[in-house]
Amino acid sequence: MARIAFQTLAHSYVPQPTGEEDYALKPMEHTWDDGGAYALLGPSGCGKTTLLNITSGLLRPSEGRVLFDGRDVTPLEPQERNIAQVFQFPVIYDTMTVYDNLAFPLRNRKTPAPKIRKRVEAVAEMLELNHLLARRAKNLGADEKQLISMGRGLVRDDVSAILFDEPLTVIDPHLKWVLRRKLREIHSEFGHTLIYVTHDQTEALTFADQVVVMTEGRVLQTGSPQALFERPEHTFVGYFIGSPGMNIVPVEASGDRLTIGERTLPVDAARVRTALAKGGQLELGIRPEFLQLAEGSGDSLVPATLERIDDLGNYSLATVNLEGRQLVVKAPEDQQGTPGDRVSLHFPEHGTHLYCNGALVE
Ligand SMILES: Nc1ncnc2c1ncn2[C@@H]1O[C@H](COP(=O)(O)OP(=O)(O)OP(=O)(O)O)[C@@H](O)[C@H]1O
Repeated sequence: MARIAFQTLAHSYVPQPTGEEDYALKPMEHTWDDGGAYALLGPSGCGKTTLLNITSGLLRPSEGRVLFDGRDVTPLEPQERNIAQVFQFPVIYDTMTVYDNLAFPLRNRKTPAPKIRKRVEAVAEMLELNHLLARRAKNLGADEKQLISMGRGLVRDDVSAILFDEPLTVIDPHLKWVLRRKLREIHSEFGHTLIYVTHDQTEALTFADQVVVMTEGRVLQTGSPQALFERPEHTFVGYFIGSPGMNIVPVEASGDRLTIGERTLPVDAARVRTALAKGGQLELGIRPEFLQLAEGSGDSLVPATLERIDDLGNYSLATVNLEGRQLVVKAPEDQQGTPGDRVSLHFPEHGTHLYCNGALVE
């Protein structure tokens, strides 16, 4: 296995790029640590597959270098990099048995037969394919074929990393849960570096130790699911992760106070000064889970107007209007209130963030 690092990496599919918009990947430094379970998360077209294919060697970056444990592998093909890749759709041999499909990557590398049997059986057991080992792949369903594809990726224990490009797209929703859990088990048992591309946040957050959030060819944040939830380093991360996403509202600064219209918000003066020194658009970010509807009034509370309450079964979402800006509060299921009620908002320090031009102000 290996630590995979990108140095001043960038990629343009255009032969003579003239501006930033010509780059599928904007210049970046990034590292996949040895043995990590990563999810690469972002909306369609943000550059996930491009970054994955540069990691595997299917694509050569137009700029920068790819290092495996410090060794420059930029010009090397996937086979020379020792990488396994599992794609969105099954890549298997229909005429072979399931056993032979799983054994194929090992036979290719002249692995001794007893070891092949041991590995194939271990992977088949993990993926619950043992009862199918003697069957030909041809007549199996799409789920089973994709399981075989995943098994082929997992069967070698000497790969630098295993890359999954939206591997569960064709899989039935219930089985998706099962497989994600299995992949986690496989990760803790075999210790491979796993990089899992998805545009589905649930998939990313339930699979990975570290989630890499991308948009428009940039990595905005790499962090644990908890870090992305509690401390988004960019408004995009706050908005993209969570359901509903983070409340992000434009704010103004008056001296070292932060205001929305007539209202002063409880954000410490030092952060406001830091943001003002940077200059640019200021926004307040707070997740619906952290913002609270409070009783009464007080210096730390901000008055607002209730717009509506949506009962979502085991919790409700209250939409409030604060000086013309809408914010959503996650409230108990039995939250009472009528549209037009005056309410008080509490912004706990933990969970209330200030952003300047989209970036978190520390
Ligand atoms: N072979 C190619 N030639 C030209 N442009 C490409 C090529 N492959 C991807 N692109 C462009 O590069 C950008 C990033 O694409 P990429 O496939 O890496 O994104 P993605 O995040 O994986 O998207 P998706 O989730 O839809 O697969 C997009 O604008 C895409 O149109």
